[in-house]
Amino acid sequence: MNIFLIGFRGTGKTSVGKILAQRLNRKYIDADEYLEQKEGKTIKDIFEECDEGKFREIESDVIAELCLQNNTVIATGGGVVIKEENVKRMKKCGVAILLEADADTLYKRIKGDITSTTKRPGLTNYGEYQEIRYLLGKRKPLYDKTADFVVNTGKMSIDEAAGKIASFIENYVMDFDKGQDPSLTMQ
Ligand SMILES: Nc1ncnc2c1ncn2[C@@H]1O[C@H](COP(=O)(O)OP(=O)(O)OP(=O)(O)O)[C@@H](O)[C@H]1O
Ligand SMILES: O=C(O)C1=C[C@@H](O)[C@@H](O)[C@H](O)C1
Ligand SMILES: [Mg+2]
Repeated sequence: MNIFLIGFRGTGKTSVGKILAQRLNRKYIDADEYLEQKEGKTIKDIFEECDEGKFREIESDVIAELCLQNNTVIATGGGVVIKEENVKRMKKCGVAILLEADADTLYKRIKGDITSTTKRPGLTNYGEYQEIRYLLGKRKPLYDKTADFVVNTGKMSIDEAAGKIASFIENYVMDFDKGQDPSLTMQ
């Protein structure tokens, strides 16, 4: 069983994923980094040379490849839930953990992260803050529908978020073995 971290840009999938994998003694893969290595280009370059549609095709191929893994913590790209085929694949081979935070927190984190210039090209014609609000609203139903467990990282350290997920996974595996519904929400 894999552990997929899903959620909007800046919710902490990459940062939390690394710590979570260490805690659970599992392998860690970042889908955005895997995609950049596979293509030999940054995400920004792909968006500039092609378009978002091409990026989403490559992203789906990456998810299909990563679903061949087992017992791995996989930090996905923020838009992974847009395609139903990605969701179906992830749910077949793992659990989906949704990381959330409010738009103001996400804006501050994204602005403060030096990797944003190469990894987070603009996705709309809105300004940066408006884009976050708009896409959060549009994607929320998709994130919610996909999630087996939700952690709001807005007022939580990276370590705390990893700890909450680690506890869930330990309990989830037990519940899963007993055939019970694993869905829970923790703020
Ligand atoms: N809980 C947290 N508290 C404070 N800062 C955080 C927290 N989680 C992440 N950050 C910071 O926010 C920035 C973005 O985090 P990260 O790259 O992990 O997000 P992401 O969800 O992987 O984004 P993307 O979808 O674009 O890959 C980083 O600078 C990181 O250090
Ligand atoms: O939210 C999104 O659509 C994206 C998030 C990043 O993780 C990257 O996958 C890319 O910049 C697209
Ligand atoms: Mg990331």
